[in-house]
Amino acid sequence: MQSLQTQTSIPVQLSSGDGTKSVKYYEKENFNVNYRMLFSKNEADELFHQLESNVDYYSGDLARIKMFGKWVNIPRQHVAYGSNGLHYKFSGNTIPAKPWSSVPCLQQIKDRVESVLGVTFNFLLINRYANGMQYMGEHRDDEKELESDAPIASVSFGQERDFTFRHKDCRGKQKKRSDVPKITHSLQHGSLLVMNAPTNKFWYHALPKRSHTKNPRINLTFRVMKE
Ligand SMILES: O=C(O)CCC(=O)C(=O)O
Ligand SMILES: [Fe+2]
Repeated sequence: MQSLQTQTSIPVQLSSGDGTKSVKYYEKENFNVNYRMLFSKNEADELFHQLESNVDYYSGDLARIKMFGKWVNIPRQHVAYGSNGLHYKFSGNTIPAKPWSSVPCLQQIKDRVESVLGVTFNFLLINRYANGMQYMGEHRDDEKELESDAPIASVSFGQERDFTFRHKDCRGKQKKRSDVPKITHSLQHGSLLVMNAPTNKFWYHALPKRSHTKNPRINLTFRVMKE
C-alpha cells in the first residue's frame, strides 16, 4: 500500500500512484493515512451499479443532524450496516445498523478491505453524494463508540472528489498555529483510503463542495465499534 507517511518532518511531495495528485504533510504531526486502488475499473463499475440498485438510504429523522442547536437535513444521503444491535451516534443523532446481508455486494467489498488490511470491521457507514453540491463538513471520526486504535477504511465509487485534511490547531479565527499545511487528496473510483490511529485525534477531514461536478459518488467507511 502506498504510504503517505515518511520519516522526515519537513513537508514533502509524494506521488500516491495511479496518476493521482501528490500530497503534502508533516510526519511529526500524527498524520498516518494510506491510499491505494482497491478494485479494477470493471469491478468498481459493477459494484457502483449494484450499490445504486440495492442500497436503501435513511430518510426523515434518521437523515437529520443537529447543527448549532437546530435540526437540519444532511447535505447527502446515508445509511449504516453492521453487526446486530450496533448504532452510530453523531451530530446529535443515532442511526441503527441494518444487517450486512441486506445488500449482497457489501460482503464482497468488506472481504476485500479486510484481506488487504488484516482487520475485521463490524460497522459500515455509507454516504451518497448526488452531485458536487452535496458534501460533508469538517469533522473527526472520534466518536467514543469507535475503537480508537483501529483504522477507518474508506472505499470510494463513482465521481472522483477531493478529500481534505486540516490539523486541529490550524482551524478557526482563534487558531493556535498556521504552520501545518492543509492536505487535499483526490479519491478515485475503486480506491481505498485508510486513516490509521492517531490521525483522527489530530486531524479533521471533509469532503468539500465541488459545484461544477454533476455525477454521484458513493463512499463506504468501514469501522470497528466497541461491542
Ligand atoms: O465521503 C467521504 O469520503 C467521507 C466520509 C466520512 O468522512 C465519514 O463517513 O465520516
Ligand atoms: Fe469522517
